[in-house]
Amino acid sequence: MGGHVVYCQLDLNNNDNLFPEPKKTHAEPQFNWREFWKLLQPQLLALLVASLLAFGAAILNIQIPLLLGELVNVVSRYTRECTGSYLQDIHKPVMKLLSLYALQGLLTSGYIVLLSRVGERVAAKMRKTLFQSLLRQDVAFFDAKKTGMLVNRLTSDVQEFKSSFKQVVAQGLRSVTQIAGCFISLYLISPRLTGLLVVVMPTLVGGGALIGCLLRRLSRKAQEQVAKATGVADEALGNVRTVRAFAMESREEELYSVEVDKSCQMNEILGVGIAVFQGLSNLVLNCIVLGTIFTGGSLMAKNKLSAGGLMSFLVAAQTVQRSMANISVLFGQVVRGLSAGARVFEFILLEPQVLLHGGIKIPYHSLLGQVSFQNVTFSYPTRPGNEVLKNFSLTLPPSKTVAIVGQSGGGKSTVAALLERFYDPNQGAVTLDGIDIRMLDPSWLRGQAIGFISQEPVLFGTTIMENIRFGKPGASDEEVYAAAEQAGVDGFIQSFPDGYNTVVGERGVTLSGGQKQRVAIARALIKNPRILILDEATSALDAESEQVVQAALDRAATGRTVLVIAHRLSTIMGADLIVVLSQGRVVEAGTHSMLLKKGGFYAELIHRQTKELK
Ligand SMILES: Nc1ncnc2c1ncn2[C@@H]1O[C@H](COP(=O)(O)OP(=O)(O)OP(=O)(O)O)[C@@H](O)[C@H]1O
Repeated sequence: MGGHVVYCQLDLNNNDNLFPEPKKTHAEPQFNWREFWKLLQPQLLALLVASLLAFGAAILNIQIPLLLGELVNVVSRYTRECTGSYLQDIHKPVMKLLSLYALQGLLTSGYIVLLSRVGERVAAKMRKTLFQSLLRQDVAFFDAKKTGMLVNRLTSDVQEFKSSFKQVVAQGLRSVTQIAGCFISLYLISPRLTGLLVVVMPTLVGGGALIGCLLRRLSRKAQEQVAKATGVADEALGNVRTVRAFAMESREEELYSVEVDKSCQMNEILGVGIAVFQGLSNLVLNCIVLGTIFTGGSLMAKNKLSAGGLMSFLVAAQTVQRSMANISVLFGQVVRGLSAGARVFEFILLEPQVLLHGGIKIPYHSLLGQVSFQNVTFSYPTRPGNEVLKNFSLTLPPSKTVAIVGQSGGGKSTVAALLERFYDPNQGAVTLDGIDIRMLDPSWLRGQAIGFISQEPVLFGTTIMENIRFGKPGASDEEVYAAAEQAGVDGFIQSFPDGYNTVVGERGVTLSGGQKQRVAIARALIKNPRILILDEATSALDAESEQVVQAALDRAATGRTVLVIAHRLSTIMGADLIVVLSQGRVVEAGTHSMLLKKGGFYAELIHRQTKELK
């Protein structure tokens, strides 16, 4: 019977999902019951009604073996005595049974509908809360975490938690009630047979659980192997352009096929294990039925048990087996559900250091746009020992253009990231119009005061219109057209058959680099920022696109404080101030002509680039 306990739950067509165990990570987060309670609270009434219905269905289930026994007794009495009307005698128990079945079906459907609703709503709330929390995390958080892992928490972890929750509540409640109820029925029918069952059952349940544990371990390994194969496919498909560019399709196919073959082998072994287990379970189960009939038969001979009683006993014993099987599987499900939930709550509860909202908002008309870096020392949170900026000071006067140049890795983009307040300095301060930006509202600072244009702008897979409007949600169509014109993008948009409603594809793949960049400029300009950051905005473009984009940028810079980070020095020669950054320190500052005359680092850089161009 113990074998059957697990056997009942096996699904031969889906080896992959058999006996899965919780994914193990090094520091497993703890399940947070308080947060769970918060999510569950709005669903309490539905949950209570569902539990009552499930309880009712289970109680009815206990009645069924007794009624079946009654039916068998009527039948056997009629066949023995052949008196009275068969239909009349059998009518009552049959009708009772039929109405019981109908009521049970109704209750079961009711609680499944309600539980499904509760599960779906809790999962939806969980997803929304998690996504909200993720979007609010510090940029440093995303430096340390892989996007795939975060998406996994939103999808598979929530999914796993939801299905565990539904299964555990529904089946747990039903199984426990049924086991308790059926044991009472068994005892009432025959205390002697029940005693025998109580001795045999724990031994078999223990044996079944042990074999189940071994198979679970095997299944986990097979699952890990499937995940490994999926990882290979994911990498190849995600980087299909690189694979194509290096003509590495066959190699990727080979890598994938090796991993798939390994997982196939493991799943085949697992399949054999399950088959043997099921065969043994069947054997044990049948032996128990035989043993019950054998012992029950001898009790019948001594008139201590009726035929109906034996029938009831067999049916009730089967119900106990099924319920125990459910519970043994549910234990694994509880552990899996709790650890999936814990992984979700871990990020829901994470508090960012830089909040999105709160702080001073300077009214637009009084915002001058003077930026000052005062003795800033900074190292990235993921590399605390490595000081990227050391005592860095720089002032950007209002409506002037300041360019930062220097070797790769010198800390130029870090300066821009600090101004955007993606990170806070370890020492020193960044100020805007004399106010420490830590006092300012971060959403206002990024959303309205500063426009940011990077080397490889990312567009969203929607229309050009919506991409530009991303810079200022709620902007009118006219504002979008005006920003597009300012960015010099209007002409090419009009040449598309769908104009502004052209969908740009995932990350804007259907546009050229220069076109994408100009749409990104329009997106930054629509909010009319006082400060503009251009981080290598033309570096990825060819000479022709660069000219067009540069012209758009020059127009955009007018009347704003601009921080330009550039490799190509030709683009910054007209800047009001050029700063040379080396290893996190300012080593030179002045205008193009001053620095050339000085003959230092900048002059050397110009010299090198001119030589490269020749
Ligand atoms: N998110 C990050 N986490 C940890 N270290 C980083 C991060 N971003 C940059 N760094 C490190 O900080 C240093 C400065 O990087 P930064 O991008 O500011 O240089 P850069 O002058 O803009 O370089 P490039 O001209 O190549 O873009 C580098 O050593 C880089 O490896």
